[in-house]
Amino acid sequence: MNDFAAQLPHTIDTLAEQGWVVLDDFLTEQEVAALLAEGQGRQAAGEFHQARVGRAEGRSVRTAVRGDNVRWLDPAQRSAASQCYWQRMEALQAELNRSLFLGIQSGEFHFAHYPVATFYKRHLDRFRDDDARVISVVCYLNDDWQTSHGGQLRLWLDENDSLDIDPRGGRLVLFLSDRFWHEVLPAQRERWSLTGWLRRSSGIPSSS
Ligand SMILES: O=C(O)CCC(=O)C(=O)O
Ligand SMILES: [Fe+2]
Repeated sequence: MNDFAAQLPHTIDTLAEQGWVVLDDFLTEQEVAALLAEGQGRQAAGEFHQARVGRAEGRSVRTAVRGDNVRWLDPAQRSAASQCYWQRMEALQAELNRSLFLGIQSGEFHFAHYPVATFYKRHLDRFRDDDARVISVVCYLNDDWQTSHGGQLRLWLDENDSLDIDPRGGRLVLFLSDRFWHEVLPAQRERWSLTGWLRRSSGIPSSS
């Protein structure tokens, strides 16, 4: 277990100041390897489905917009590998509520697998008719990722200014769901992550 608790206050201060934060070594190499193995095993077992765009009845598969496939984590059946992730998400939620009064009530997370050359076009994680998602949370599960592999998360800080973040294993990215447009660039390698949202209401996952 990393010393995540010790890094929490600074992480949350940075998030409050700039609306986003990147935390390296959120997971250890061993934790990343165990989660990646779980994701790959579940995919081999046919548990993933093509990610969808939109919400409720309006959602549909649109590979011209996003090409990843996903598998939601079941909070009632926490695998050994995901235990540390859930615990840290709960600690993050508690501290966000305590220090920023965000009123987060739950978290929803899925494995995401982007096959080679797939992408997710520029989008906002908040739906027009649903403001439940407060913080977007992405944790990468890729071993030895190089910038030349592509697959960056491009976070648009404003209309003209963007930041490219390599999906390096163990790295955690947090940002305000209603504020930052972002996209996933195509990669030369398969790209794995745990992606999710801290939400103001509980309930079933709202999309994908
Ligand atoms: O994988 C990433 O870097 C971001 C994924 C994303 O934007 C999403 O699933 O909404
Ligand atoms: Fe997103």
